[in-house]
Amino acid sequence: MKAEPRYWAVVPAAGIGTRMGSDVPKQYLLLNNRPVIEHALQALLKHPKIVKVIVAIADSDHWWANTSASRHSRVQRVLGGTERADSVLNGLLSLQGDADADDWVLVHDAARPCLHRTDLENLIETLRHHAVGGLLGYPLSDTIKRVNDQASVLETLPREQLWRAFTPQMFRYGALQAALECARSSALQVTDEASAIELAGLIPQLVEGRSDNIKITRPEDLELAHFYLNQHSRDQE
Ligand SMILES: Nc1ccn([C@@H]2O[C@H](COP(=O)(O)OP(=O)(O)OP(=O)(O)O)[C@@H](O)[C@H]2O)c(=O)n1
Ligand SMILES: C[C@](O)(CO)[C@H](O)COP(=O)(O)O
Repeated sequence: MKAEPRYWAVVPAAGIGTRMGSDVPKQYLLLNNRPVIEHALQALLKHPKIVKVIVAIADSDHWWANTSASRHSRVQRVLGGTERADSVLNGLLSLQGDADADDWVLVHDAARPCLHRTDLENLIETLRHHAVGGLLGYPLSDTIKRVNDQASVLETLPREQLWRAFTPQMFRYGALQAALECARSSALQVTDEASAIELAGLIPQLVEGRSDNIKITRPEDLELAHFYLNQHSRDQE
């Protein structure tokens, strides 16, 4: 009898937050007196199926050791890489010997603190029997323009088939590691795991989640995340 696939998580947290423009990397900025990364890890660490959470941290990082997550029994630190995809691949390589090829790996940005537990559960339950896996996302509601270097309109894109890609992104351990290694050896820059899976000729599945699963990128995102997290707290009441 084939064993049930297990679930692992990899959290890329080795960025420097250039677009945020703060002295402290954005994953350590405070939301409700807790670092962004602690909020991002919360749903993963609370999910009963997730065996271990691998967090990719920059070599120069001196904030991680002060977080409570760094002392959590199911959290393991690995060295981040030059690009986000390198950090994710380092996380996957650290699971060699533990994870089986058909196990699921969920990759979630440390910069996405508003992941709701219901979205995580829905992603896992929707894709648990899927052949490839997929990711949380949300359909675009704005009209989308492609522009030139001067921001003049080149064309308006049909938005009916355009979605925002979020994280977690959930793929089979063996397929994801192979896809990321192939993208790297082909010198193809991928900004998410699904792109590497697509390059491998596989078709990820989008799972509609909450639109508040935002990525902290620029200063104005912090206030919005603060509002959303307070909304989540009200949901629990
Ligand atoms: N070499 C890198 C670059 C990014 N990340 C992580 O990938 C996530 C999403 O990346 P992004 O929002 O681009 O973060 P930064 O690279 O820090 O932001 P910026 O591009 O503004 O510098 C973040 O949790 C970030 O810490 C990572 O682990 N390793
Ligand atoms: C993975 C991601 O969050 C999906 O939207 C996004 O691609 C990360 O991009 P970034 O430039 O590394 O923030």
